[in-house]
Amino acid sequence: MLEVKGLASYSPLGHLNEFRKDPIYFLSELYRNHDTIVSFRFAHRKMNLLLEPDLIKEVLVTKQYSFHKSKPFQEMKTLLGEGLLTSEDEVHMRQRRLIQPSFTKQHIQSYAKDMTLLTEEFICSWKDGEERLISRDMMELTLAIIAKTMFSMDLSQGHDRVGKHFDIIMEIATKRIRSVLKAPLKLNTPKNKSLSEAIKAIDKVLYEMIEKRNSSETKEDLLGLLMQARDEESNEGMTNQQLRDEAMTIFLAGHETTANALSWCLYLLSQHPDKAKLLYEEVDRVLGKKRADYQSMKDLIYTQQIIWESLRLYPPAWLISRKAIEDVSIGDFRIQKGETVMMSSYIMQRSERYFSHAEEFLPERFKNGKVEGVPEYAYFPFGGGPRVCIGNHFAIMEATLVLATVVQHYTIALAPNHHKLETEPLITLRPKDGLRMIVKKRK
Ligand code: HEM
Repeated sequence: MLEVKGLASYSPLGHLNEFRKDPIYFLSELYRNHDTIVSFRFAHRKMNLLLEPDLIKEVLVTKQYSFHKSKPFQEMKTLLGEGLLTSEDEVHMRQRRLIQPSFTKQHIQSYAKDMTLLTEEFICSWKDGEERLISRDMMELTLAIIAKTMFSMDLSQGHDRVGKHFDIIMEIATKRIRSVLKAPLKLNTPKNKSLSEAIKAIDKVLYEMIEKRNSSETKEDLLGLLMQARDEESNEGMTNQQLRDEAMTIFLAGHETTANALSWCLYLLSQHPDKAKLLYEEVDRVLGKKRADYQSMKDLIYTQQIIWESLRLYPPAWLISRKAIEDVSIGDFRIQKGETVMMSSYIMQRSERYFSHAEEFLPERFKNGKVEGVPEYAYFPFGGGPRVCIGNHFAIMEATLVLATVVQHYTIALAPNHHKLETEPLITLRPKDGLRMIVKKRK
C-alpha cells in the first residue's frame, strides 16, 4: 500500500489560503502536475485530490460504505437538518427509498407541463429589448418550478418570501464553510442573526405548508408521498421536523444547481452564435408555435446536447468531497480514517486526457448524455453511486424545456459592456457578479 504524495507547506493553515483565493486554479495546477492522487492540508486536516476516474468510482460506488459526506455537508446540517443531502447510513437509505418514486423517469413526465407553463408565464413579463439579470431570473424560475412540481405551491407572486432568504443562507453558509475560525452559531453576531432570521423565514413558509396539508385532502406530489410514508417497523409517519428537513433539502438542492446550469448554457450560446443557430433551427422545427411538452423531448436532441456540454464545461456541483470513516485503500493508496477525499467534475471534465478539444464548446460530442470513448467518472456532473443526484432526470428535463421555451420566444445576447464573466466556485458554480443579457422578442 502506498502513501499519498503530499504537497509541502510551512504555514499552520497548510494550503487553505491558496485554495480559498482561487480554488479552481489551485486544483487545476495540482491536476497539471500530478497523476492519480495528491494530498495537501487545510490546517491539520489531510485532503486528497483524486485525479483518475477509477479512483473516483471506488469512492462513490465500490467503497462508498467507507465514507461519509465531508465537513461542508456537516455544516449544512444547521440549515437542512437530517434531509437526503446530509443524512447518512440507514436514515439516508430509508429516506432515499421513500423519495425515489417521485423522481423515476415515468413519474417526472407529469411535471413537464408545469415546467413549460411556468417558464412561459415567467418570460412573458420580459420587455422586448430590455436588459435582464438572467442569473437571478433563472433562480426565480427554477425555485417556482420546484415549489409547484414537488409541493403544489404557487410561488409566482411570493418569490420574495423565499428566494431572497435562500440567497442569504447560501452566502453565509459558503463563507462559514470556507473559514477556519467561525463564531459558534449560538453567538449573537450580525451574520449569525441574518442566518437565523433567513432560516426562520423559510421555516415559517415550510411549516405553514405542512400544517395546511395536514388539515386538507392528500395530494399526489412529493409532500403527499412523504406524509403517507410509514416506517416499516414502527408504522410511524414522519414528524413535521423530518418533513421540513426533506422539503428544505429539495428546495435548495433542486433550484440553485439547475438555475446555474441554465445561466451557463445561455452564456455559452451567446459566445457561440454558430451553435445558437443550430439550436434555434431545432426548436423552430420541433416546436414551431406549439408548447414544449414531454413528447417533444425526444426530438429536442441538440437542445439536450447543449445542456450536457454546458454541464461538462460548467458543472454546477463542481466539487464533491467525502470523509473516510475507517482506514481504506483507494487504488494502491492508503487513506486513513478522518482524511478527506475531493473529486472535481470541473477539473476532470476539462481534461485533455479524456476529452479532445476539452476547452471548446462542442455539443455534438454527446450522444444520450455520454461521450464515446470517455471512461465512466471522467464525466460526472451528477455524482454517482447510491448518492447520485436524485433529481438528475428531473434537471435534464427541466433545463431542456426551459431552454427550448426561452429560445422559442426570445433571442438572447450578452449585455453590452458586460464584465468579463468568471466562475464563482461557492457551494455551486455561479457566474461571478451575475449574468446580464438583452432579451429580444422573436417575431
Ligand atoms: C443541473 C442540475 C443539478 C446538478 C448538476 C446536481 C448535482 C448533484 C450532485 C453532484 C449530487 C451528489 C453530491 C454528492 O455526492 O456529494 C447531487 C445530489 C442531490 N441532488 Fe442534485 N443536481 C441537480 C439538480 C437537482 C434537482 C433538480 C434536485 C431535486 C429536485 C436535486 C436533488 C438532489 C438531492 C436530494 C441530492 C442528494 C442525494 C442523496 O444524497 O441521496 N438535484 N446533485
